[in-house]
Parts: sequence; C-alpha cells; structure tokens
Amino acid sequence: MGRQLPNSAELIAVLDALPLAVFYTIPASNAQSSPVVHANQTALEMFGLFDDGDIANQLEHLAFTVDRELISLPREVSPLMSPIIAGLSGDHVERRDLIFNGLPLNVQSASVHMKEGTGFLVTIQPRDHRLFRHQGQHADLLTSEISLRDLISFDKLISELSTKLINAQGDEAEQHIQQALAALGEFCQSDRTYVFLFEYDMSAMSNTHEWVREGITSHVDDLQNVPSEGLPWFFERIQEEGLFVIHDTSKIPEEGAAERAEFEREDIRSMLCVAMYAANEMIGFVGCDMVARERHWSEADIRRFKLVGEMIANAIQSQRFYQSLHTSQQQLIAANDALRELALRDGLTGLANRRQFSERLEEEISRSRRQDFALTVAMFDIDHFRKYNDHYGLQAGDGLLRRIADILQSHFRRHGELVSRYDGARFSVLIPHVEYTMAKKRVASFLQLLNELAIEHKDSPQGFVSMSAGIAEVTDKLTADDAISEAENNLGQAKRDGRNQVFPRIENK
Ligand SMILES: Nc1nc2c(ncn2[C@@H]2O[C@H](COP(=O)(O)OP(=O)(O)OP(=O)(O)O)[C@@H](O)[C@H]2O)c(=O)[nH]1
Repeated sequence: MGRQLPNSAELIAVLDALPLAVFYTIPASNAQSSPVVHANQTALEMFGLFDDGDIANQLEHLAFTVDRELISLPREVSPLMSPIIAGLSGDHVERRDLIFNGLPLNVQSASVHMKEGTGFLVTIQPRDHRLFRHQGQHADLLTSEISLRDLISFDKLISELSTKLINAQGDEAEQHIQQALAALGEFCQSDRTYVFLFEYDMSAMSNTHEWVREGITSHVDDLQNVPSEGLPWFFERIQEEGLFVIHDTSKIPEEGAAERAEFEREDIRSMLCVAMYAANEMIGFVGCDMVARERHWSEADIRRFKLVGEMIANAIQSQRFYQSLHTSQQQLIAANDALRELALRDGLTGLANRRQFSERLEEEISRSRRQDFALTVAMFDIDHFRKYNDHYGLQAGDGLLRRIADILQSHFRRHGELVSRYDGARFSVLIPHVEYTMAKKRVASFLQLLNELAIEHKDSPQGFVSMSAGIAEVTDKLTADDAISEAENNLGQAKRDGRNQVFPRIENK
C-alpha cells in the first residue's frame, strides 16, 4: 500500500468538518475496552445529541421508522436494529428506506483504517425524494442516476402493464404478471425477477412467477413450499420492514448465516425484495436477484418494485376473488341441482314424482308431435292397498310401495320410458316410441309378471298383490291433462271390472 494511515485526531478533524452526519468509532487504546463512539457536528445537530465524549448510550433512543411512502406498509414500523448501531458494530448497512423526524435518509456504513486500528463509520444524509444520487465509493454504472427519460418510459410501461392487469381475466392475469416481471427485470437490468406468495399462516412461501435473463439458472421448481423457519432472518425483515435489500450477500452478518448459505447455493450476489399487501395483509413479495454481481439497489429500484408489486398484488387479489366467486358459484349450482333433483323425486321410492312426470309428459308430447312418434300414458294402482296396510302395518305398506317401484322400474326401462310415483298407491308410466297396442301389451305383461311373483297379500281375494292399470293414447287432440284424466278414468274402469287387469282390455287375449 505504502499509504500513510491517518491517526484518529487527524481523522476526527476531517470528519467533523463534513457537511453530512457521521457517526464513527475510534479503537480504544486499551485493547480490552470497547471502542469510543463519536458523532460529528452535523450528526449532533441532525439528531439533537450532545457531545459527552461517547454518545453510544444516546443512539438507542434515536427512533427511525421505515418510509411508508416507499414501501406500502400497513402501519408504522421501526427497523429491527438501529442502522447506526449496526453499522458501528461492523455490519454492512446501506439503507435508503428510513426516516428520522420526518426526514427521508440515506444511511451507509464503511470501515476506516487509522493508526490506532480499524474503526467503523456510518454516514447519514437527507435523501432526495425524486432523484437518487449514488453515494459511496462503489461506482456502479447500473446504479447511476435515473434520468428523466428513464422515469417517463418506466411510467409508461407501468401504466400499460397495470391497464392489462386490471382488465385481465382468468389465465390472462398469469400471462400479464409474467410480462410485468420480464419488463421489470429488463428495466432494472436484473438477472432474475420473481413473485413469492406466502401461505395464509405465513409458515411457508412458494415461488409462483419467475423471469430469468438468458443464461441465468431458473430456481422456480425448487422454491416451492419453502418453510419460513429455514430463513428466519429474511422472514423477520420482510415481515417487519416490508423490504429486504442485500447489496452483497457475502456481507450478510452471522445471524443471517442460513440465508447467506441459501443465497450462495442459488448463486445470488445481490437481492431486493419488496413486500406485497392485499387488504393490509402481507401476501408475498416481488423481488429480483443479481447473479454473481454486486449491485447497489437505488431508491428508484425500490420504488419500481413497489409499484409493480402493488399491481401484481391487485391482480392476484382479484384472481383469488374471481376463483372463490367461481367456486361458490359452482357450489351454488351443485346445491341447486341437488335441490331440484330432490324436488323432482319421490322421497319414499326414489322414483320421479308427479311433478317431474307432468313436465316430462309435456316435453314428450311436443317432441312426439314434431318427430311423429306414438306416446302412451299408463296409470297403475295397487289393489286393496288399504287392506294391505291394515293387515301388515304401514311400514310393510311402505316396503311394498318400494318393491313395486323397483319392479316397475326394471320392467319399463326402454329408451324414453319414465316411471313415477303419481300419488299414494298410484304409479304412472310414460311409454314413447311404440304403438298403442304394443304399449298396452307391455302394461299387461307387467301385470302378468306381478301375478307370477305372487307377493303375499292375505286380505285380498286371490291372496297375493295385484295391480290395475288404465292407459291412454296421446293423440293429436289430447293435452297432457286430458291424457292423464283418460288414463285415470280407464284405471277406475279396470277397478270396477274386477281389478288385476288393464283397461281398455286387450282384444283376442
Ligand atoms: N304405507 C303407505 N300407505 C300409503 C301411502 N300413501 C298412501 N297410502 C295408503 O294407500 C291407501 C290407498 O288406498 P286406495 O288406493 O284409495 O284404495 P285401496 O285400498 O288400495 O283399494 P283399491 O284401490 O280400490 O283396490 C290408503 O289407505 C292410504 O292411506 C304411503 O306412502 N305408505
């Protein structure tokens, strides 16, 4: 090196004359005691301190807050640790998101070498709200001042993206979020931009969207369901401060060892994450990485991420809203279908009820007229059912109704046929597509089948269950009601003729 190191007195003289606030430590002459903390004149004035030779104990009381205008925090928060104390303890500090006494600040740390050893210094100066002036010795082209042209083109880009996101529907939003990340990545010249969303209980986070520059490794697949407890330092910062900025991952302090290892594994050198909020709840963050390159994120970068983050959070929120609306809609439809189904079914037998039968009859009548096919209505009634109930009890009566329903159902199962419980012990059957004579034969063969089954009914003349039936052909002139009345009348006639038969009778039988 060859350069002569200054002694502390020379250094103090220089620092005291500076127009920016400086806090610094001078190594104690006695190696055992702790370094002495000093503040220059500007620092004393800016923070209202008095010079008692060691101002360390006054630092604790300086109340910094995180700039809520810069990061959309729902409430006022203070940084987890005083940036001055952190910097003077040797941590790397570079913050542009803090406020003291209403004054937005840039806080930066550095180490100073002097004859007595190495000390630390923290410089603080007011932050210009519109233009960020890069401070410090790291001249980095990427963090040079934002030109007016940059700002205008970024504004234009943002407004285009937000219009797209606002109007996005369903999957379109996904595509626009992806485009927003790509645009942001290109604009901020970062290597990777991404969105992470937290689980509702903040126990884990998942990388939901990612953009990577050509040649940069994607991490989206292995960053699903990352448990928060694995990255406690990161989680605490993003949750409390709404922002996580690392200019150089190798300078992460020891408490962030897990994070440092993880970022190194992912080959990340610098990163910036800005929290996203929906309805005052933190839902995740939008961020970007620099791979293998140190990067000094500017206030403008943070603002850009905050803006895009807000847009994405809105889009995600409306997507979630849309999805939950869609889900409830589906549930409502399903519940309605189930209710409708219930309203159209007979509770005891599970057959169609009289209402469904009437609706289907109307439909089949118009269809049969359009397509010119025959249609027959048959009405069945269990003979001496009252006596069956009286003899065997109502529960057995119910059982018989169910059994008859099953037998009818398995007999009339051709295409278009419909069996319903009309009322009490009466069942109606719709028989389309076969001529009247054929339909009558199908009814008669059912009565025959029932006789063959010989279901016991001790109180009936023949000792087993029988049914009577009346049928009606639905001709051009008949309405649904006419057809039903005619079938009911014919059923009455079958009863009067001695039961266990169909009316009109089958000729030549
Ligand atoms: N177990 C049971 N009985 C019912 C139900 N609905 C109606 N009933 C009974 O069914 C019987 C119907 O009798 P009707 O069809 O009028 O006369 P019936 O005794 O069968 O004599 P006919 O029809 O003249 O052969 C009545 O006693 C009703 O109480 C039901 O859901 N369960």
